[in-house]
Amino acid sequence: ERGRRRAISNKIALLPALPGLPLIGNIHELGSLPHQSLRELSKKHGSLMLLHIGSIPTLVVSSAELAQEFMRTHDMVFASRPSSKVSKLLSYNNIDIAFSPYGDCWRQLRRISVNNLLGQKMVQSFSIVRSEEVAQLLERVEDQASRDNGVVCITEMLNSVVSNILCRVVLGASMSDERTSLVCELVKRNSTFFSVVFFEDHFPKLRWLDVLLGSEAKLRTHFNTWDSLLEEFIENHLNKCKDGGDSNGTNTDFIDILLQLQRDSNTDFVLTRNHIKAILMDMFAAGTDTSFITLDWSMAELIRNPEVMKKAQDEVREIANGDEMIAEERLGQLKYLNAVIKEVLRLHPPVPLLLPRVSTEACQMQGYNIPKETRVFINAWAIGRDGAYWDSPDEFKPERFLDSTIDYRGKDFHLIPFGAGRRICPGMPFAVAVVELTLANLLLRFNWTLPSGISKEVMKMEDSPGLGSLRKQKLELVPTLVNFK
Ligand code: HEM
Repeated sequence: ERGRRRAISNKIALLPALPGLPLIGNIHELGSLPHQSLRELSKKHGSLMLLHIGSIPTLVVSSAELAQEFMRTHDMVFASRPSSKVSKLLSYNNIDIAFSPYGDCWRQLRRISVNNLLGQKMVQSFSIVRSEEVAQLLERVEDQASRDNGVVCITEMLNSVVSNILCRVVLGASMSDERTSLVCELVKRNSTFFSVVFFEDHFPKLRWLDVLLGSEAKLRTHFNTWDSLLEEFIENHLNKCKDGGDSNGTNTDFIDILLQLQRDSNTDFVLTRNHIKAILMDMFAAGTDTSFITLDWSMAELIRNPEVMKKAQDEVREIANGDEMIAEERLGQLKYLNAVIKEVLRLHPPVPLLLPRVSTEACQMQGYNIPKETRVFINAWAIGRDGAYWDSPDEFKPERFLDSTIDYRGKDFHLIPFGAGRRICPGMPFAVAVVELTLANLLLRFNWTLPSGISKEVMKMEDSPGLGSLRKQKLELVPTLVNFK
C-alpha cells in the first residue's frame, strides 16, 4: 500500500510544477492581473501547470481540451468550490450557491436559482423591468449629453442601469436610490476583498497577522454592513406581507419568492434566513458587475471599431423599423449584435479565471493522478485568445461567429465566459437579456463618438485588477440623438 501511495505521489510530482519560493510558493508570480501572468507562464510550462498558492497545490488549465476534461469528463469530481476566509464569511459559512461545496445544500439552492429565480420563464416575467430601466437610461443619456458639453460617462451609466434592474428584480419597485447605491458600493468592496491576500488562507497558523494588520476587522465590518442591509430588506418584505401586500402578485420580487419558498419548506430541506441572505448576496455580487463589465467592454470595442459599430447599428435600425425602442421579442433577429456580444465575451470574459473548483476525490487525468482537494483555475481569458482555436486571436472580429454555431452556453470549450458543467453560471439567461436589450437600444437611439481631442488609438484596452475584469479607464463618449421622423 505504501509503495502504491509513493507511486501515486511520484506521478503527481511529474505534473509540470513551477518552482516556487519557500512559504509563499508562486504567489509572487500572479501579479495584479493573474489571468495574464498565468497565460505567460503557461506558454513556458504548458497548458496544465501545477503551482502553489502559499502551500495550496493549484492546477491552472489553459487549453480548451483540458477545460473539457475538467468540466465535462470529470465534472463531478471538480464540481466543488474551495473555501476561503472571504467567501466563507460573505456566504454565511458557504451556504450560498456560488461557494457552497458540492453536495445536498448546493443542489437544493441551485435548483431554487434555476427554477424559481433565474430561469428563462422568470427572466421573461421581468421583461417590463428591463424595458422601463433601459428607457430611463436612454433619457438620462440624452439629458446629460445636453448639459455636459455633450459628453457622458457611459461607464457610470451602464453601471447604474444594470444595478437598477437587478435591485428592482431582487428587492421590488420601492427601493430608494440611496439603498441601490449602497448595494453597488458594497458589491465593489466585495470584489476588492476577494483580491486581498489573507494569511489565514495560506498559512492557518498566521491568522494573527490578519488580525494585526487590521484586514480581518475590515472584512468583518464590511460583512456586518451587508448583513444589516439584507436584514432590513427582508424585514421590509415581511412587514409588507403583514400589511396585506400581495406576495403572489405580478410585482413579485426575488425576496417575495424566497420567503414564499421558506414558508413552503418541507422537512427535507428547510430554507433558513441565512440561506436567503446568502442567496441574495450571490445575486448582487454575481449579477451586477459581470453584466456591466460586458456592456462597458462592448461600447469600448465598438468605438474602436467603427465599421463594426456601423454594421451593428444598421442591423438594429433595420429591425426596429422606425420604432424608437427595440422590443425584446425582436432581439433574436439581431444576428450581428449577437456575434458582437460573443466576441466581447471571448476577448473580455468578465470573470477571466472563472470561479475556482476543487476536487472532491482523487482522479486520473492525462496519466497523472490528481489528489483530492486539488484546486483548479480555468483560464477562460487565455483560452479565448488561443491561436490554436482562433484566427487573429487578439483582433475584434465578430464576423468569425456569423457562419458558426460556436456559443457560450458551455458546449464549446474554447468559449467559456460562463463556465461549463454542473457549476455553469445559472444567471446566463438573465445576463444575456440585460446585455442585449441595453446594447441594442443604445445603438439604435444614438450615434457615438469619442470626445474631441481623443482618438481611438489612445484608448487603453487594459483590465483593472480584481475578481472581475472591468476595463481600467472609464469610458466617456459623445452621443448624438438619431432622428426617427
Ligand atoms: C455576463 C454576465 C455573467 C458572467 C460572464 C458570469 C460568469 C460566471 C462564471 C464564470 C461562473 C462560474 C462558473 C463555473 O464555475 O463553471 C458563474 C457562476 C455563477 N453566476 Fe454568473 N455570470 C454572469 C451573470 C450572472 C448573473 C446576472 C447572475 C445572477 C443574477 C449570476 C449568478 C451566478 C451564480 C449564482 C453562480 C454560481 C453557480 C454555482 O456555483 O453553482 N451570474 N458566473
